[in-house]
This record gives sequence, C-alpha cells and structure tokens, in this order.
Amino acid sequence: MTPVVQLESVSRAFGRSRDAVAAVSDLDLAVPRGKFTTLLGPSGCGKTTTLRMIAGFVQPTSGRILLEGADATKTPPEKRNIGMVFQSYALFPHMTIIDNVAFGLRARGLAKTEVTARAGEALELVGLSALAGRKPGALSGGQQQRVALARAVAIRPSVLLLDEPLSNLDARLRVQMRAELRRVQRETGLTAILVTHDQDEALELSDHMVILNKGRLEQEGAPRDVFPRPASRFVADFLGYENFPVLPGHGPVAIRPEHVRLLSSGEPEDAGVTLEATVTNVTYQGSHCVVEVNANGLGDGTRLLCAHPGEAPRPGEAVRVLLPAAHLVTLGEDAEAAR
Ligand SMILES: Nc1ncnc2c1ncn2[C@@H]1O[C@H](COP(=O)(O)OP(=O)(O)OP(=O)(O)O)[C@@H](O)[C@H]1O
Repeated sequence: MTPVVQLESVSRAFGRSRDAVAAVSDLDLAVPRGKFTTLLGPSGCGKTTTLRMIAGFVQPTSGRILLEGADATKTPPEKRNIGMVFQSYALFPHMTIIDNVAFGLRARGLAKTEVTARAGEALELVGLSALAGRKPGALSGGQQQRVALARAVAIRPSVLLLDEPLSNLDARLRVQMRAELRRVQRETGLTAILVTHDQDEALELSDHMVILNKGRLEQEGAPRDVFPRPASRFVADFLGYENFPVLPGHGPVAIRPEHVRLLSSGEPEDAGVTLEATVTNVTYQGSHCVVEVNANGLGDGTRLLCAHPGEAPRPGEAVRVLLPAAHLVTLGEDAEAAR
C-alpha cells in the first residue's frame, strides 16, 4: 500500500549559509495509511519543521515530499488535502461552533445540505452537538480543542496533522483528551501525524513512533518494539532509562531503575550481572524508594539507581545489586560517542 506521506531525503536549513541552522537533515519517512504516527523528540529536534513541510507551510531546502504517492514538494498548502490542529485552538471567535466546524467545508464549495450534514457529524464525533450554537469563548479549553479537531476531521483530509494539540490543557484533561484523540482516529480511520515532546503521550497514542534528534531520525517503530529496545543512548535516555553502566563482558548497556534489583542475603540469583555496591542515597517516592548506589569496582559511571518497592537500606550500607540479563539493553557504538 502506498504510504499517505513520504519524505525522501528531506532537509531544511534556516538562515544564511555560514550560520545556517539545520532544522531537519536527510530525513526519510513513510507514514503508514490509517495509522497514528508520532514525531517525538526534545525541543529543537525538528518535529514542527517536519510537520510544517508536510503541510506545505515550509519548503524543504532539498529532498522530496510525496502525498498519496505523487510529488507534492511544491504544492501550496490549500491544494494539499490536509487537516490541522494546533496547540492554540485557532477558532474564529465571532462564529458559532457549528460554523467554525463548517468553515472548511464551505470554503471547498460543498452544497449546503452536505455542509450541514458533515459539520453535524463531525461535532457529534467529538460529543459536542449540544453546544453547536455557542461561541468559542463560552467553551472550556478542552471543548475548544475538540471543536478544532471536529473542524479538521470534517473535511475528510488524507492526513490529519496535530501539532502538540494537548499541551495547553491541564494534566488530567490532557490524559482524557489522549483517549479522545485515539478514539476519533480509530473511528474515522484517518492517517494522523502528531508532534509531541511527551514520551507518555507518544507511547499511548502511536502505532508508529518516530524519534528525532537534532533533525535526524534516531529510531522508529511500534512503541512495544522501541521502548524495550532503544537503539542508542539518546533514545534510551529520552525514554527514561537512567542507568548506563559499562559492564565487563557487555560493554555499554542501559537499564531502567525499576529493573535493577537489590538482593537480600541468601536470595538465589537470577541470570544477570551481580555487583557489590554501597548505598549513597535513598529517596522516598510513595510506592517505592529510589536507592542510589555506587557499584564497587566498575570504575567511572558506577552510580546506579534502583526503584525498590520494599524497605530501603540506609546510606552507607553494603548491598548486592542484580542487573537481570533480560532487561539489559546493549547499546551500539554510537552510545559511547553520545556521552
Ligand atoms: N523560522 C525559523 N527560522 C530560524 N530557525 C528556525 C525556524 N524554525 C525553526 N528553526 C530552528 O530549527 C530547529 C528545529 O526547530 P523546530 O521548531 O522544528 O523543533 P521542534 O522539535 O518542533 O521544537 P519545539 O518542541 O521546541 O517546538 C531549531 O533549532 C529552531 O531554532
């Protein structure tokens, strides 16, 4: 099946040649049809620039963008069948909710009955039919964002672009809206591309996750494949792996604090690497303690964090720490270079 959106070796630099900033470098991407794809990475990694190039608001410096298999690199935004939702809801304040949703349909010259039917359907999809006659100012932030989503969906775009749409909402609402976004995407079968710097959001929403670093693709895949197997130190760090010891016989590895185990005396050891260590700090976190230890004899980078559910040892105590083989992620050569 042809990917809905393809980027072929796309680069974008800003500024004049000598002080040019490479926002996106040599990016190849194929966005699968009917799936939820997220572009994930820290601030400045090029997510928004990538999304804007797909929308047509920013031109690539080099490379090609294909929409539905056809070269659209030079196609203006209004000729690309794209729906967009921004961080700021960008609703027209003087228009009613239903007119906001109908705006793009009218602009496309659809018949009046068609406009009414499709706008009503889109508003129903986000559960806001009862508020059709209100103005945006009379709605909460979450409701306004649902209107923006309905407006983008109503035009039946070939791709729905979402630029950090949840970041203006408070933490609880953000979590509710994630589920809402996912439901709307599933029910409509639309191809969606979401930009976010929030790894939890990406893990929950994505069928396909694309992690960017300094404008380059660092790793991509399904969350269930990427999360337990980060390919580089950068990805591991970004996904919350906090321990990066260099183990004899293993080289550089990554392991999450919740997978590091403190062994009590006499406990049989599972397969893995056992280290003698000294507790240096303990932080209470409610459901568990984070125990910081210094692994004796490992040289540099020996500090390890262990999320420990039981009673915690005290600073200064000698402990044995197990790094289970099943949870050790071997990092490639670039891991060393990234330090
Ligand atoms: N119009 C512009 N002019 C100059 N530099 C720009 C412009 N747009 C982006 N950049 C630069 O390109 C790089 C990538 O920016 P971009 O906004 O794509 O990153 P991002 O990952 O979306 O970041 P954020 O999460 O902070 O929005 C940054 O270094 C940024 O300063």
